[in-house]
Amino acid sequence: MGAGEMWTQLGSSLAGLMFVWAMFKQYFPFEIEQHVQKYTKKLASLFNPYIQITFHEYNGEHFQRSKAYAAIQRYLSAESTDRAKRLKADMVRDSKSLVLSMDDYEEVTDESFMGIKVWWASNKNTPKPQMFSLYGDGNDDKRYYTLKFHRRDKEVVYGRYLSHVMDEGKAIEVKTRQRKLHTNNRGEQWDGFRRTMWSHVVFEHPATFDTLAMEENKKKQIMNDLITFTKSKDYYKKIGKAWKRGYLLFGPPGTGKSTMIAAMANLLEYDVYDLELTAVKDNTELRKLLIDISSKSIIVIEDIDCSLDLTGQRKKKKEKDEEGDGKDPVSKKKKEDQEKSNESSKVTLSGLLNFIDGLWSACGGERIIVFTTNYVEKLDPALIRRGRMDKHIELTYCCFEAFKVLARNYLDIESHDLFETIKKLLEENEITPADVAENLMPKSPEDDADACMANLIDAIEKAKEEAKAKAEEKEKEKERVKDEEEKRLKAEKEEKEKEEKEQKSGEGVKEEKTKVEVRENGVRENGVKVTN
Ligand SMILES: Nc1ncnc2c1ncn2[C@@H]1O[C@H](COP(=O)(O)OP(=O)(O)OP(=O)(O)O)[C@@H](O)[C@H]1O
Ligand SMILES: [Mg+2]
Repeated sequence: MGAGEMWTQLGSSLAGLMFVWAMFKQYFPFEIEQHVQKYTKKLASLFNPYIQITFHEYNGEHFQRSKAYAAIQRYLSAESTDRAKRLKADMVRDSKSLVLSMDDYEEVTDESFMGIKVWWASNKNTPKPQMFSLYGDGNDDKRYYTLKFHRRDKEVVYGRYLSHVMDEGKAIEVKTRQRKLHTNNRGEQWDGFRRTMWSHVVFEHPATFDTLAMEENKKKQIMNDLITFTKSKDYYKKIGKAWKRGYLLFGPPGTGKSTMIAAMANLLEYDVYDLELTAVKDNTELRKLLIDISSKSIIVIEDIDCSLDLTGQRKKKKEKDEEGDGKDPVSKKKKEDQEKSNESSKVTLSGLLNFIDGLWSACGGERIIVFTTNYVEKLDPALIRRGRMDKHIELTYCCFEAFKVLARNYLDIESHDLFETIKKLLEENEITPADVAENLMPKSPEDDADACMANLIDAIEKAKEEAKAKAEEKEKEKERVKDEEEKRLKAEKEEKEKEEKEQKSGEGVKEEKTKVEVRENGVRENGVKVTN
């Protein structure tokens, strides 16, 4: 039989079958049709060596998109793009770029895992038109993926392949997601599905560990610490510890604490949750906020010493005003804002400790908590003990190595004649990386590297003079206080001596008087009455 003849025969057989099916549908009731379909499928599955799993996009739970579907979509977007011929591009929620995935009714084969072969297909059901759409995207197509594989591979598929797909999918999602900076100071928000205490913007801070000015060794150590943490899921499980790590960043203002947090977030590709403690009403609200934080995130509490009094009570306004001295205007403003909201906040130290390492802190996993402070010595040891704040990092005034990073970043220079002079000046003077950075930045198109370096030298010299004047002033003040103290002590001593003198002379008179009285009453001087 020729090919043409065969096709003709197949065509007519199919037409015949369709006709019989149409007659069947017309004359038999719906229930019987359902039964026939069910048993035909059962019969077919007896002889069919393949198993099929379906993953629906929406599984009915609050009309939320299925996480498994999303993970498969990402997995297939990476796996299928070089194999599938028809792709569709979508701007998926929270993703920073277009997501390419298989178009409807496309099928790809995946042979990448442990030598097994599986088939993925994307399908959709289009229900009858409705008045309004239940699924946010404006159409009611119910999409689903089907995974088909041979019976003999079912152990591998159920046991490992599916979790491999989920893990890979989630990892791709994390890599391509739009990272966010969350904050809690706007009260409760509605994010489309539910109420949340956090509001967010896209996190776009450009700082990286490359641009961070600090000693190379210290930088590497911190980066290693962070990366080791992200890879230690199983290790933390083994030792029975919640998968989280605390960092305490301390140092004078302008030494790069906030910049380092941004660099950490960019290195690990984590979201940032900037927790404004003073805007939290009480410990219960703090716990609610904690539960709402997703994994792969950095929780930041800036200026912890100003947010919470260490005895559990809020700081007195006066004390805080004193602390504000000498800080840059931005921090001062921040502090003023905090003070305003302080009155209504009742978060206590124990509430915060619970937040960091209480039972609730373990939910979510893979979190980093960062505290920053300018005054580490003021913090309660309970707050910063290892286990809560595991790694203490001191951000210092600008050293020569840090300066070289800034010179490379700001002026694109690796060396310069003035480097030696600057090295000496930095060793002798305390200047923050923020000040160095500001002076290295060209202020006009004519400012070249020479001009910026000269600017910096001027600034350090000026700072040196100022520091000298300040030190002298301080010394004078010290002398003055010392003088006053000495005077006070002297006056006190004199006063005391005078009192003692007066007391003594008073007692002498009294003694004489007593003697006289005793004689008059016939009593001996030792107080015993003389009997007749
Ligand atoms: N180590 C650093 N590396 C690179 N830039 C830095 C560094 N330190 C400070 N800067 C620059 O100075 C600016 C202020 O630094 P940053 O806000 O990180 O200081 P901070 O330590 O958080 O200060 P504060 O205690 O006042 O919050 C940054 O915008 C950055 O440009
Ligand atoms: Mg800061």
